[in-house]
Amino acid sequence: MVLTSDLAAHAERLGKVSLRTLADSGETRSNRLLARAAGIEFDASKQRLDEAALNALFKAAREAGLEEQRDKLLSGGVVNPTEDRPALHMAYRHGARISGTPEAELVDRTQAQTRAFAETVRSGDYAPSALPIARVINIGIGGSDLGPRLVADALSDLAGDGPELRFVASLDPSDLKQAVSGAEPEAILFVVASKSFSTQETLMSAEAARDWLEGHVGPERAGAHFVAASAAPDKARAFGIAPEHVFDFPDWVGGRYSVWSAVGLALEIGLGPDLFEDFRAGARDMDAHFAVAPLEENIPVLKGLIDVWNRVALGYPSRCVAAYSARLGKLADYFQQLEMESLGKSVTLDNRPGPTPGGALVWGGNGTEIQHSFFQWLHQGRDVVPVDFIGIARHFASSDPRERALAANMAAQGAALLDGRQVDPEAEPLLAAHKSMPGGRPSNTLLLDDLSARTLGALIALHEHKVFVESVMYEINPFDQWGVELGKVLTKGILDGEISEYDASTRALLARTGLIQD
Ligand SMILES: O=P(O)(O)OC[C@H]1O[C@H](O)[C@H](O)[C@@H](O)[C@@H]1O
Repeated sequence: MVLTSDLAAHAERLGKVSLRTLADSGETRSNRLLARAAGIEFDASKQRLDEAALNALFKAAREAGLEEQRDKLLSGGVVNPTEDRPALHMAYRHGARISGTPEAELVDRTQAQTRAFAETVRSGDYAPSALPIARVINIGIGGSDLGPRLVADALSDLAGDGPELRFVASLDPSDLKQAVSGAEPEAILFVVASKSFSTQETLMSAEAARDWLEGHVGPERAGAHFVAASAAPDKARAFGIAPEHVFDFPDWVGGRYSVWSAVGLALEIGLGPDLFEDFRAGARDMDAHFAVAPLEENIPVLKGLIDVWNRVALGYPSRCVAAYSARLGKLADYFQQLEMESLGKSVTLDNRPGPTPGGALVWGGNGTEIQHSFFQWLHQGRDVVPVDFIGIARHFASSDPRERALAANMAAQGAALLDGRQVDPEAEPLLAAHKSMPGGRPSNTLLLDDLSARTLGALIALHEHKVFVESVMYEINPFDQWGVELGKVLTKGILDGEISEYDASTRALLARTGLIQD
């Protein structure tokens, strides 16, 4: 989609209208900008949009073939042409229309395997060094880390008894040291999660973990403390993991979409298979909505088109994710990878320079803490950054005053960004300019009925699908990530001492610091 003259004209027109005027402009607007599905209310009534601009957006979406592309995605078409494969992570929540296919059989088989293993570990029957497993440590990075970490943080409260979950992603040895600290080595299970099973960070940490464990339980026993989730089962077996403990998934599950697959094994053990299944069911609810709801009422479509509008028509380069729940501490990080790795591209599917700048920079944190750090910049800095407020509907009427205050803070921030404030210079001649706030800053409010496994699954699936919607509008492939490769190759070159082709600055740095003798 190029920025059509139609959309550009609407953006120019609406740029001159105050956001307050738009927000106050009646029910028709809120009806079109308020939608509900799968335990989530999506309220976009603080966006710089009106009926005519919305109509133009949906027209552009239809012209871009959004409905056909959505159906292609959900029916297993090759939507990732640069890697020649479909993107069928939805099969893991049975939301895709693929029942009876070989893909469905594979999913059923591997889900039965991970469930059985999780139950054995949780029952205490899996005890390779005579102690039941009390701590599960997921070793992985990127998509093999952020999903399990987000979900563990969000749902551990609901999990009841089960092994404690910890995570190792960093090459810094202190990460592994902290993850094992306080646990009996005999009671630790390491899940090595790596789609490729060739990621340097993950393999080096897994080797270090194995060395450490061998020192405690002996080389004969250490192996049974390791299991793997991978799309390269041969490599996991070659690493020394027993074949029955290598839980595989196909390469049509992208890394940043893999939490639903065997990559969620640590969660399935720690939270229990039933809670993990609820999480998948929430995503299934959202899949069903995305598949059939008319575009105008379809939350992932509406959300995706609003993000396109803000990025392309209004030219806002970033978006802030503000999650008003301590249990969603990793949400902004998770969305950052999902969106920026998917949409950070400038070449179209048919190899042309992209007509748009691609997806936005995504960043954020937890409310209310962020109100006391970077929100100053959002209120009075020059750049306009649309904010997604993500909160819990139950908090608004909670009997706990802290939850009500959390909700009130979120609502107040949205109102302050929208309306700003004009301080009368006559009343405060010296400070009026400093105390005034421009307002006019759009936001969305996404309310989960409550933070449950089901609504969390739906929230993540909503964002997966809205990323796909954006990719159709930007004409890019959201399922590859070639940009990540170069750094990996160059790191290997440095460690192998092959640096003659490097620039003088880098060579001098390496010589000065002693990594390489120039
Ligand atoms: O799961 P792995 O193969 O170890 O990959 C881990 C991560 O690293 C890669 O470089 C990609 O950028 C990510 O999408 C991926 O999730």
